[in-house]
Amino acid sequence: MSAIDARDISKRYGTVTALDRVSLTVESGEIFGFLGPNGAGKSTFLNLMLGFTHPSAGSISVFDYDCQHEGVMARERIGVLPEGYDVIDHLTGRQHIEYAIEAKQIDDNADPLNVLDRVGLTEDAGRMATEYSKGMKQRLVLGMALTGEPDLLLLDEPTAGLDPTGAAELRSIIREENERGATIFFSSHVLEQVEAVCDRVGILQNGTLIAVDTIQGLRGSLGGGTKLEITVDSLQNGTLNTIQEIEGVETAVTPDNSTIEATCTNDAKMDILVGLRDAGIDVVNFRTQEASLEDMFIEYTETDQSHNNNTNHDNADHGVTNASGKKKENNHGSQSGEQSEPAEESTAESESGLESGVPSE
Ligand SMILES: Nc1ncnc2c1ncn2[C@@H]1O[C@H](COP(=O)(O)OP(=O)(O)OP(=O)(O)O)[C@@H](O)[C@H]1O
Repeated sequence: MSAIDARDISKRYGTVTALDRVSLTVESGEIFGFLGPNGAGKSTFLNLMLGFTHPSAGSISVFDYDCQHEGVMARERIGVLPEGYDVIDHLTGRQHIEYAIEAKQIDDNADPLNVLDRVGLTEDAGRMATEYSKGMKQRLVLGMALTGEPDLLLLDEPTAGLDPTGAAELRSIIREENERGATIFFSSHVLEQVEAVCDRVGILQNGTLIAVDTIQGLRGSLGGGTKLEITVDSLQNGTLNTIQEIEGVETAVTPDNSTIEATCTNDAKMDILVGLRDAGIDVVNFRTQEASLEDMFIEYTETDQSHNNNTNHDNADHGVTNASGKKKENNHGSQSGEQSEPAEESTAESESGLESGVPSE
């Protein structure tokens, strides 16, 4: 069964299209990273999952429960760490977890200290949460999300405020939760975190899902997935041309008289070295570096921005796996409307979104 199944979901606020026909399937047991620049529509997607806002078109379900019409059932399966959540006045850390236990109607014998221990707050259990540091508050809200062993964890910017130790602990918790069977869906701008734990990632840009794939798959799709730095004895005239003409080489520059820097496909690495040898150039040293998720994120979102600025690039094939992970296609620039949308909604719609507090249980 899919943990999340979004079908052609759109959300409009007045003239703003926050989400434009997004289709995405996240399978049960996946760790999925949801990325996108500011304003891309990530929180809107999470709010739709939580039933805090309603779609303008399309549908979204969590474990087969429609988030709009069966929201209570869907939310019972979800633990959420919202972005920018603040703690409750006059409650200790322990009372926050007790509140979560009660709200989620979990077994009366559940011990809040077990959760507080997992998030490193045992010693501070009796202190007022308003006195906690930012990172401690983030740990506490994570503890509330973990309470009751939810089947789906929605984490919006979970590392906000965490120190490096806290971030490492978060990664361990994500893996532990995943090992017990939970699906993890998290949105973050800290791409090293995403890269470290995610099975697949989706990149949202201007409300459109522009790529969904494994990190390795994204590297392959971009072509320039590998950076190669080669030190040679000395460069000769025409060396750069020789390299640039090799299939799979995306860029090649010579920052000085003995160094070549190239971005290329994995397969082209050896061709470059062979090409240099054939040209009579001695390779003194070389090292390769795979493109980081951050490199790829910038490349995807900048490419997509240029597509959006030049409106006629619909469906250019960059070979990216689609949102269900099943077939190769590309969503770049696919914003021209083939389907009719309902009338735009008013911006006056009342929202109780992720950024405004505890989800109603
Ligand atoms: N309640 C609302 N009323 C009007 N516009 C909204 C509302 N909520 C979101 N938007 C708009 O929808 C778009 C997507 O916003 P959203 O908060 O989903 O982006 P995001 O990807 O979560 O951004 P960030 O990374 O900055 O948190 C933005 O243009 C935003 O201004």
